[in-house]
Amino acid sequence: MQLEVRGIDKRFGEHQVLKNVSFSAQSGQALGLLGRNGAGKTTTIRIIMQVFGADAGEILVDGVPIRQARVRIGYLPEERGLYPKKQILEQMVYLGVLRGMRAKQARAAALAWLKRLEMDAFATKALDTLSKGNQQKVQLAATLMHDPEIVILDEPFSGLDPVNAQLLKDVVGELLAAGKVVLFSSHQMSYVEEFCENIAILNGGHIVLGGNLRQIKRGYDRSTVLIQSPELARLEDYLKQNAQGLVLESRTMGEALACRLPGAQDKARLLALLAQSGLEVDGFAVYEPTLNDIFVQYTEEGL
Ligand SMILES: Nc1ncnc2c1ncn2[C@@H]1O[C@H](COP(=O)(O)OP(=O)(O)OP(=O)(O)O)[C@@H](O)[C@H]1O
Repeated sequence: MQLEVRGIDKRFGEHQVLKNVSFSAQSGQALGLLGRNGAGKTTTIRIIMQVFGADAGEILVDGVPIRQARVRIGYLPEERGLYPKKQILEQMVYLGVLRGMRAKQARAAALAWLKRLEMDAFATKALDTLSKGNQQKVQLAATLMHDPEIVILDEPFSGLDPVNAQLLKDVVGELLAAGKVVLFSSHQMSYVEEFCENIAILNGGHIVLGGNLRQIKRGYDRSTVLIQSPELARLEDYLKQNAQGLVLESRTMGEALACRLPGAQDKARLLALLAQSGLEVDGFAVYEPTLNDIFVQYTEEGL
């Protein structure tokens, strides 16, 4: 399945929030929708969810307008939607029925998801008696109980401790393995980096960068290498003595020395020099920008 956002414009009064926004997400691959506060991520998601329409453009599922595609969508909104005072299982069954499930089927699915998220012991409690992270897991169970083909998660990790964050990562992995389209909006770049194959960065109403994250990273200059060594000071000295013209600049980065070379093809020469040096080397890799570096580069101006 392919979800395609094509040429979307959206204006609120005088404010043009989205301008010709296009990207697409595929089954089995997570897409990270990124942008600074106010960039238009939620607006884009609301248009996909048909909360309101776009001024121009269309949302297609396998080439068919989403309204006609009759596709199941699960949306975990940033401002969570369940009733705080109501019993968890009861309202999940109600939600399932609203989405077209039979009550019995909705009950079974709700219980199965609560169990998968280690929340079954809380099924008969009111939502607001739970901790923030546990409420979050219930919201996720409610998002997934009708087996949506498209899953949209807005800041799903907020409030989760590391153990629950891992549980959510495992669940997202299972959704992707089952061929779901997963759209993920977050400011936590490390999570996006971990499981989004594709990204779309919104800035100033436009998609300023989109595509496969690996390919985007490979498109960056590859002439800086990171050398890991337990004897960084000696390594630095050695390179100063022996690598003039080869290492143009060096600086320590944590446990490694980052060395800028004249070109990507000069890596083999540096490796040969290291082999001769007798120094202990634990790792040698091309330095790649983090998603955080890329995000800052593409969004620091123009909001
Ligand atoms: N219903 C509305 N009426 C008027 N303006 C709106 C409305 N909804 C959103 N906006 C404006 O559209 C812009 C984009 O908002 P949106 O909520 O889509 O951003 P976002 O990228 O999700 O931000 P955040 O990361 O802070 O959640 C903002 O300037 C916001 O004020």
